[in-house]
Amino acid sequence: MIYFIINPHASSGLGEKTWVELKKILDNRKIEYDFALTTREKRADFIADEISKGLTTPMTIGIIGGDGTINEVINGLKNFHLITLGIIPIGSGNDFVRSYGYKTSLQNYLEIILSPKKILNYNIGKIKNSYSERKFIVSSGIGFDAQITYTVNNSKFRKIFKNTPISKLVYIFSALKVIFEFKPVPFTVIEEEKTSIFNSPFFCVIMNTPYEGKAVKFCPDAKGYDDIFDFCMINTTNKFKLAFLILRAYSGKHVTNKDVYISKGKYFKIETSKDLHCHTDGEQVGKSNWAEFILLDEKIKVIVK
Ligand SMILES: Nc1ncnc2c1ncn2[C@@H]1O[C@H](COP(=O)(O)OP(=O)(O)OP(=O)(O)O)[C@@H](O)[C@H]1O
Repeated sequence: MIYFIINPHASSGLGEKTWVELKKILDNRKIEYDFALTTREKRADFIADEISKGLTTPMTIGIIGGDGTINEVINGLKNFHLITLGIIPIGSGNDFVRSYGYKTSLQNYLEIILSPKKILNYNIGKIKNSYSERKFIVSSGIGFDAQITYTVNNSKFRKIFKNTPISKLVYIFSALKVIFEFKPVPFTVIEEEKTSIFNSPFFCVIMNTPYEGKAVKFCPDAKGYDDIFDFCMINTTNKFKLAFLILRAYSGKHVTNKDVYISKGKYFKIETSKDLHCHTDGEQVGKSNWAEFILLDEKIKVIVK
């Protein structure tokens, strides 16, 4: 049996429309399923916990949502070894699914989930900071990019324009606002074998898969299932250079620039002189002057074809 977790709110209401359509197909074909729609109070982590904690036999969970919904499911799940995820990506970013790259019709997504040809075992990371701790499957970071996430999520314009195409512009305006406001501070980067101090980074990201922030390829080599994180830091005080490097990152060509530090590892700790915003998979995880990023032993099976 498949259990569907649906975020009706994802992509300004596309989640709900997609579920209405999918439910018709499932009912017409007499496919056995169960489902739950997320609400503000009953989030996907709560639902994932409920359906997986007593599990004794394998279960496929179909997720209809974006990266934030996948992140919540990962954070709520128990008995990972019994679960296989099948994702119908209807978020506004979909950076996790972008990493294995299928984009198809709803009917085909369903066929892939019903008869998978390829399942990969994805790594899971955890961020710990002075505020909280939380798992991630796409990426986690501290600094400028996390502040954009914070600004977008708290924008009154996002609330006013939600469910309209204008809501996408909120990301662009938030990024511009943060570019002018953000003041870089030194980062101490502790890796498994070395400690380095960087004087003026805007941010660093720890990537499990290559893309974040709607297709920005900060770590083109990240695989998600290779038992290692990829790390990217942009170390410049020049805001035009920052904008240039982020634009280059859409094609992954920023990595050869001298102001970009790239590394790999299973553990990173960042210490800064003031509290900075942190995020996991585009969701806020508070402000902190330190953050640890740990590759967990736990893995999750994901249908990719
Ligand atoms: N019924 C609901 N009403 C309002 N918010 C909801 C509801 N269900 C879930 N959420 C919130 O939606 C957010 C996750 O949305 P999600 O990331 O899946 O979509 P998205 O933002 O459109 O996509 P992406 O992350 O790929 O850009 C979470 O913050 C979650 O708490």
